Amino acid sequence: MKIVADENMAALEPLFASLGSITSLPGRDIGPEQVADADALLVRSVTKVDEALLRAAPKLRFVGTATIGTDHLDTAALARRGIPWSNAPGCNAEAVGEYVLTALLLLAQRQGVELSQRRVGVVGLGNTGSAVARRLQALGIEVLCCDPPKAAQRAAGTWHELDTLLAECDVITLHVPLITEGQGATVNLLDEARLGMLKSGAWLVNACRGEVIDNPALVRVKRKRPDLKLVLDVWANEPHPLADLVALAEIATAHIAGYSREGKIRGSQMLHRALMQQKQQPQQTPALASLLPDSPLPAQQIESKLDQTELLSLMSGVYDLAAEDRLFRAALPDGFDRRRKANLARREFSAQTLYIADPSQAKRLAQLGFTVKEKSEDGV
Ligand SMILES: NC(=O)c1ccc[n+]([C@@H]2O[C@H](COP(=O)([O-])OP(=O)(O)OC[C@H]3O[C@@H](n4cnc5c(N)ncnc54)[C@H](O)[C@@H]3O)[C@@H](O)[C@H]2O)c1
Ligand SMILES: O=C(O)[C@H](O)[C@H](O)COP(=O)(O)O
Repeated sequence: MKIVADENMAALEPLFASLGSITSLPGRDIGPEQVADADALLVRSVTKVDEALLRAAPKLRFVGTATIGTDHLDTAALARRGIPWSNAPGCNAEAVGEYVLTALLLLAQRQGVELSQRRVGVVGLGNTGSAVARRLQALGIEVLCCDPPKAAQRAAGTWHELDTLLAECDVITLHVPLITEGQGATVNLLDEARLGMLKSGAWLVNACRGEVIDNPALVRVKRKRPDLKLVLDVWANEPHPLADLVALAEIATAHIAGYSREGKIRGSQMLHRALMQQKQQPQQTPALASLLPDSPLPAQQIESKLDQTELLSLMSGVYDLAAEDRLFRAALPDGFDRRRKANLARREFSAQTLYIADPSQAKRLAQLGFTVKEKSEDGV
């Protein structure tokens, strides 16, 4: 079996080497020529799997994308050719939850405000939006939710219209899939009119897909409204974001909100399971712990309730978002993909063990994702 895979996928060798030969390539270089004799194709969000690519791959029997988003796959073309495909729902939701919380605490610190005083509107309450909402609620922050598909299914929860969130929330964070056509289209969900509805002093976070916001309109609106603060991880026309928009964002990164070592491995594990199922081969997928390097972070002892600055400092010890923001800006205009590659080793908060005696503090930090243990007799 010949497997063509994106070189930035995690754990390719340990998971897939026993199934056949692996040719790993930069995702943006995977084209018709590269898939000509492939039996399985494993991609990330940067490879367009369209009719032309599929036509060039007569032997292809499986396509897997180690991502949540599927907007780079032409699923209708896959169905027409009878090629089973799979994505990796939820694989990187924890990383997105950690990124958004860190970004909001960093912004709060820079603006000299308490995040707990701000009401947050989460748009899209699937895997990533829920991971964000859970963390905010663990900190006692008020969260309003908007998810029309869930509301229509009468899913448990209190659902609001997007326009209500725009009118009432101090922070808006976007977690919807990119849908380009039909009634549920999300492309330009935040167009110029909606951007104009953001509350005075609002913060806007986009960690889903760049095209969900009209990027040129955002430049125009932000120029008129310096009160708005932007956290942008995703951009229209990646890897070439609008330079003016990068300059106007308070925090800017290279589509790495979902990047964590754990998330990348989970994505590869999910594709391994799907491929095994497809081949009706009963091969066990190795556990996450066996594929992860040991945590490089020494355990810490937490004695008292952490304030906002201390919490941000704890989180930044695992992943330094402020530094990433600086490195991203310095890497442009050509270094978008370089910054993505540089983030492949990022660990999730679970890599940080905390010894905590106080039960309520222990519960709160465990809800944020840290590995929490009871304080031992003689400390750490
Ligand atoms: N920046 C990153 O690194 C990163 C990481 C993971 C995912 N993503 C992107 O984020 C998207 C969401 O990820 P997820 O795992 O939460 O997906 P998901 O499928 O679990 O959840 C998406 C949610 O959005 C809801 N939704 C759909 N249309 C909506 C609308 N118009 N308004 C409000 N809600 C709507 C859906 O009902 C669903 O609950 C992915 O499709 C992907 O494009 C980006
Ligand atoms: O859709 C997703 O899962 C995310 O956007 C993911 O983090 C994208 O990362 P990539 O596949 O480009 O490495």
